[in-house]
Amino acid sequence: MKVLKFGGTSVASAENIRNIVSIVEKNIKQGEHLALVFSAMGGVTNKLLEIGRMAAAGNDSYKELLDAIEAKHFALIKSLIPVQSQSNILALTKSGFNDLSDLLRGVSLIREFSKRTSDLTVSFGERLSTRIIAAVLTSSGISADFCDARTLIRTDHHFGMANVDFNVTNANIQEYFENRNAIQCVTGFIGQTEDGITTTLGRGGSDYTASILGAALQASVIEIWTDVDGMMTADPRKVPNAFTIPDISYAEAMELSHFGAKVIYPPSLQPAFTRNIPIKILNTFNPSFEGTLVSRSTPARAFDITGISSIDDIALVDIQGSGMIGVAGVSSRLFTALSQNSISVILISQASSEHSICFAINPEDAQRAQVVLERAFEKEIAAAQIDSISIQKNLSIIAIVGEGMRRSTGISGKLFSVLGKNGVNVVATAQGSSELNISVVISKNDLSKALNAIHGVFFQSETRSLNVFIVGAGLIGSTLLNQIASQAAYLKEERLLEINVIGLSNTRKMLLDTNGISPVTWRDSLEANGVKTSLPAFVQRIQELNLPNSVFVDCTSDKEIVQYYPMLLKSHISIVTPNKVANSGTYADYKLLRESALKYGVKFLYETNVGAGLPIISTIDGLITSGDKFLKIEAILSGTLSYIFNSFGPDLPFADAVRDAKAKGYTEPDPRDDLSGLDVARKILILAREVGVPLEPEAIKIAPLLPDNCLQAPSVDEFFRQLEISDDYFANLLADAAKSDGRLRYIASLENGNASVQLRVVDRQHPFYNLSGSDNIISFTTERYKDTPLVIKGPGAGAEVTATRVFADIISVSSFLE
Ligand SMILES: NC(=O)c1ccc[n+]([C@@H]2O[C@H](COP(=O)([O-])OP(=O)(O)OC[C@H]3O[C@@H](n4cnc5c(N)ncnc54)[C@H](O)[C@@H]3O)[C@@H](O)[C@H]2O)c1
Ligand SMILES: N[C@@H](CCO)C(=O)O
Ligand code: NA
Repeated sequence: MKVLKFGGTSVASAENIRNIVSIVEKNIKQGEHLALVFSAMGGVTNKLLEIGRMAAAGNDSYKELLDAIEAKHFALIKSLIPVQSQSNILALTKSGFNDLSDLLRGVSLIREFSKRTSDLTVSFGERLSTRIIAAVLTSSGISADFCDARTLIRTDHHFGMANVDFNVTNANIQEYFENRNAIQCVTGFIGQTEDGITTTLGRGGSDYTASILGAALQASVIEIWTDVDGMMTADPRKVPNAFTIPDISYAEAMELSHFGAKVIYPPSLQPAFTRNIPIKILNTFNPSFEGTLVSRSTPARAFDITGISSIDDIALVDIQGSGMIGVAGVSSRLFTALSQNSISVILISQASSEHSICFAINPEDAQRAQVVLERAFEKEIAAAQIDSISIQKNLSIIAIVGEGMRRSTGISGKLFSVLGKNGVNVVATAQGSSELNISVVISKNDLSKALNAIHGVFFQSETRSLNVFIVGAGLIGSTLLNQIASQAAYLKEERLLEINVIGLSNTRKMLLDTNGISPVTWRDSLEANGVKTSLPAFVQRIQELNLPNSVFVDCTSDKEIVQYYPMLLKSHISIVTPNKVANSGTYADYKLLRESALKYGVKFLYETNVGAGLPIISTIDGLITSGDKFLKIEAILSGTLSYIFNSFGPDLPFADAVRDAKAKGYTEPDPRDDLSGLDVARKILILAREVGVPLEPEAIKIAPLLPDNCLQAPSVDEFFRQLEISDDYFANLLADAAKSDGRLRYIASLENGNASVQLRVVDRQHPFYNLSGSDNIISFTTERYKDTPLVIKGPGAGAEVTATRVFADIISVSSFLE
């Protein structure tokens, strides 16, 4: 014997009922003996309650609502049962609605809708739906009977949530099912008192009916058919990566549902569990999916936790005072007062100092709780033994649940660490000594972010996501997007990492889309759906979205944008950037960025600030953190200038070499920044700071490389014109160098706290003599690299090498977030 229960959505439409018929047929083919339990059509129970209240209030428009429900039921019959077989069920349904209408007329006359009347009213929901489905099964050639559960389930008079008399009920069920071959279609949710008054079984009612039947009949399994794929690791509406838990223990199911997982209401399954009857949760709309098996045993699992659930809205009451220390009975009085006023407590936490107790309740009870407690502790408050009873609202609870937590260490560490890294403040926490559940109270604003981040770390085989916001879709930005696109499959398969481009902005348009912007078709999306660019609005949206694992990527050379860095870091958003502006401003700003990143536990990564993709910043970091001391830096830090000095000559005028460098993507957005020495000055400034020399920009001595007329050119076009007319100047520089068999190099150096950049002629013996293309070379002399300096050499500009390293920095944010 199997008991199958179908919930409200499963019986809400003709199509859904057809699904039920085929599920039943499949079971019959397999030779299963079945009992079926049905809920009212989706939404009908609530509608009937509303109608009852309207009638009691003398509001006659309840009749229209009732007519609408009636029409829904008739429509079902007409679309599911052939015309020639409709008359009987039409008549029965009509008569049901007549009875219901009489009852409501009574309610409206006496203006009273008691709990008892309410139970009778809603009972029509299950009675009507179940009768119709029995008729549908019959007309499909299945032998099926309608069974009104009131004849089976005996309860007390506790209307709205009646208690079952199991002795009578079990006997009724066993007697009724004996020798019945037709499939019994049983109304869920309802029962009856000894004197024949209709009652309902409370929350989770139809599940309870199925459980009572299953227990009494010693069913092999109870199948709860609903509209989701079983119990999931988290609410899939909040956590898109959530997946079905194949097996779950009864205790785990209890914990998860206590904290908001609404698939089943485990207390209603108690009768089945007492008899060790397994429960399967299955999806009527995806019937071949295996769903979730709830049983007594604890399955072996791949993950430390089983699931995550949450309560969206709670209030936290905090009661504090020195008078509570060591005084027995305070908490007893506290909770007695709450319970006497039917205020239910969701979570409790007390520090061992006993100086304060805090507990979570439904926000609707908050006001009342305050009054009740102030009354209960009037004396203590007056004597200042209790200082305050305070209430915080707009909070949520997240609970991680699992039998596996008992056997592992480090789980709470992982939980708090991921919350910390994502900037989620934990207001209160509780762990039961069963170690089945760790709960945290957090701000409601952070709920979705926290759930997704927690899900990401605990269910690691699931892909983790980085949420990326890119400003600047020029050369580096667009190359980065290309690389993200072509690497997406690899990252997902090999690294279980997904890069979601959530925001993108160029100087004209910006777009934010939480579903992600395709790194392939981003140009079209930005054009079609983007709005006018506004940096403050873009940053504000990022903060409002409050997504976990967020990374802001600045691919501009903009000066305005850097003012937003500190507030982004403060919002727990990491920053990755090739833009040198932020690091080459005042030293105070430079320091502030590092302090902010440290304080808010996020990353600020900018390897491409110096030497493009070459590992320069990271090498310095490694040396400094391991205790090495820098004595001297000598370097060629401009890809553009390197390229120009390697290519201009008798056959290629200087201005053309500059044009080539620009075309090859080596120059700054404004090439005057390269040629004036500014770009190199910024880089040596950044290197100085990285090795611990706190220089200001003015301290960098720049020996200009260009004649005055070029330096003062007011526009890029004019700049090129001036370069052209200065060609002799550059040809002479080259000729002078050639006289001593030397080459021109624009060299930056740092020694004894002094930094400078200047054009120098180097001879064949100089390590910087042999450079080609856009190569940079950096030579570090340190205490540990004294006799032979540490040298890093390679292309120091260019779209691919730069974007690669920006990309790598983004990915390294993800490993830090693990
Ligand atoms: N090109 C290289 O080899 C290289 C190497 C290392 C570092 N960088 C740095 O990378 C950054 C980008 O360089 P690029 O070569 O891609 O330059 P680019 O001019 O091709 O791209 C910059 C883009 O940013 C956009 N932009 C500027 N301000 C903006 C704003 N406020 N909002 C939105 N968009 C804005 C511009 O319209 C432009 O499209 C620069 O800071 C540069 O110094 C470049
Ligand atoms: N314009 C820069 C890009 C790399 O920072 C250069 O030529 O070196
Ligand atoms: Na670099």
